[in-house]
Amino acid sequence: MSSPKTIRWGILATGGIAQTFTKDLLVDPTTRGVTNVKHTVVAAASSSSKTRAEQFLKDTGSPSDAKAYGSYDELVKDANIDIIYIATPHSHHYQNAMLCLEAGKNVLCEKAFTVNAAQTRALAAKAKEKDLFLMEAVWTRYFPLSIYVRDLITSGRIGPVARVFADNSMASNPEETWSDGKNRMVNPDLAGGALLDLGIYSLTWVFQTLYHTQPVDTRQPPKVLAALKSYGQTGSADEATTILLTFPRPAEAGGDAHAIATTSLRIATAPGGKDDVPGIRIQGPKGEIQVFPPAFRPTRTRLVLKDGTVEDKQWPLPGPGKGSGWYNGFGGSLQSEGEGQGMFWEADEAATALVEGKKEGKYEGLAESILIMEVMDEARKQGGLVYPDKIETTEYPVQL
Ligand SMILES: NC(=O)C1=CN([C@@H]2O[C@H](COP(=O)(O)OP(=O)(O)OC[C@H]3O[C@@H](n4cnc5c(N)ncnc54)[C@H](OP(=O)(O)O)[C@@H]3O)[C@@H](O)[C@H]2O)C=CC1
Ligand SMILES: O=C1OC[C@@H](O)[C@H](O)[C@H]1O
Repeated sequence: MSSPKTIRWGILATGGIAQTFTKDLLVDPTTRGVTNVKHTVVAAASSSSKTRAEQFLKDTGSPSDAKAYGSYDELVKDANIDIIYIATPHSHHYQNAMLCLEAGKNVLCEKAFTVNAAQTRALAAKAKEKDLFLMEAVWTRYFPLSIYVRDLITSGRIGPVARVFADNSMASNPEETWSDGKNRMVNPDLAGGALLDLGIYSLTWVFQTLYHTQPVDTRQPPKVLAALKSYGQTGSADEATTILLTFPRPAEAGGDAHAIATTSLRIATAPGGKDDVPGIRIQGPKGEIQVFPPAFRPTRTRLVLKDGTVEDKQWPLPGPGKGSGWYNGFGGSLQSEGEGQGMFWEADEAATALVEGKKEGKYEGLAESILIMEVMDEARKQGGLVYPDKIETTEYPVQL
């Protein structure tokens, strides 16, 4: 067996998810059975100050010789970096990813990939031109739980999927939690709102069950009908969005399939924090697959078949981890001792792709990321949600 290749990561931004991701990155891959790659952190950059980057490296337990930079421009010039993880708000992904790609760096960029599909298309074209790896960091796709669900579908256990309900909603009180309207969750200047932050996971479940499980040459884009509710205080960020999708299917494959993807900042998927409500239901003629919340980091599934079979499965996250805690965008952090957080699987995928010379992620390539961005564009169009020009543009560079 050949020894694992160590991939050298640079971290762009030092906020909440950057911390969680970096701690996960440093969990020993063999604790989850991964032996082909290892990860190390060689640099981190903060747009605020070098001191902040230094503190970040300390807090995350990064190697003591990792470099701290006080600007993203310096980071992308570091010749020691194999790949950069981008963890800025959605508004900044396009400019940040372009900066990395122009400098010849491979990129793993947080979700939502960009503000709109045109920006993702431009990034994909730039990555192709420069022969670089580019992937949207939709971590949920790389969970063994997700692989199991997709396998259940392709093996025909529930028959052709006919309908999917997918919700990812958070019971927040936006007026209290983000009272000044500046937080990235509600701030239109940072492309805030439910759809791009949370709704993308509802769409992830719809696409990975109804689209990604189809043979590549038969996959067709869905028709989209959407309703969007604005968040009162900031006007142009959505508080809730509901999308009805129709995926065209030939009669022999069960005919058209429907999906309802919902998201809300205010309403809960599971009221009172109860986790016994399946936020995701994937239905076919022979039964259904249920996935329990949270949709972005699920650890429990149930298969219910018409013949009375019920198969419950727990998907504990492997450890030992470093007590990084599950970070949520609401500023909270729940400690879950002895576990990683599940962000390492997407990192393993990116690292493996680099080793194998691949330019896209295995379970969500760029074409699928673009299509999902198109669905979100269409939902925003029907709901009248437009962000400021400077963050919708494909111009580069633009100072934000
Ligand atoms: N996969 C997941 O589970 C999660 C993913 N996310 C995604 O990660 C991204 C970042 O979210 P999160 O970490 O919660 O955000 P935070 O606000 O905690 O951090 C964002 C960081 O981006 C940098 N930044 C650069 N410009 C700005 C700006 N104008 N305003 C605010 N921050 C700026 C800052 O780092 P610095 O000062 O160091 O440059 C800041 O700390 C988003 O795309 C979000 O959707 C978020 C939570 C969970
Ligand atoms: O990606 C995410 O998943 C967890 C949520 O709490 C967070 O807001 C979001 O950005």
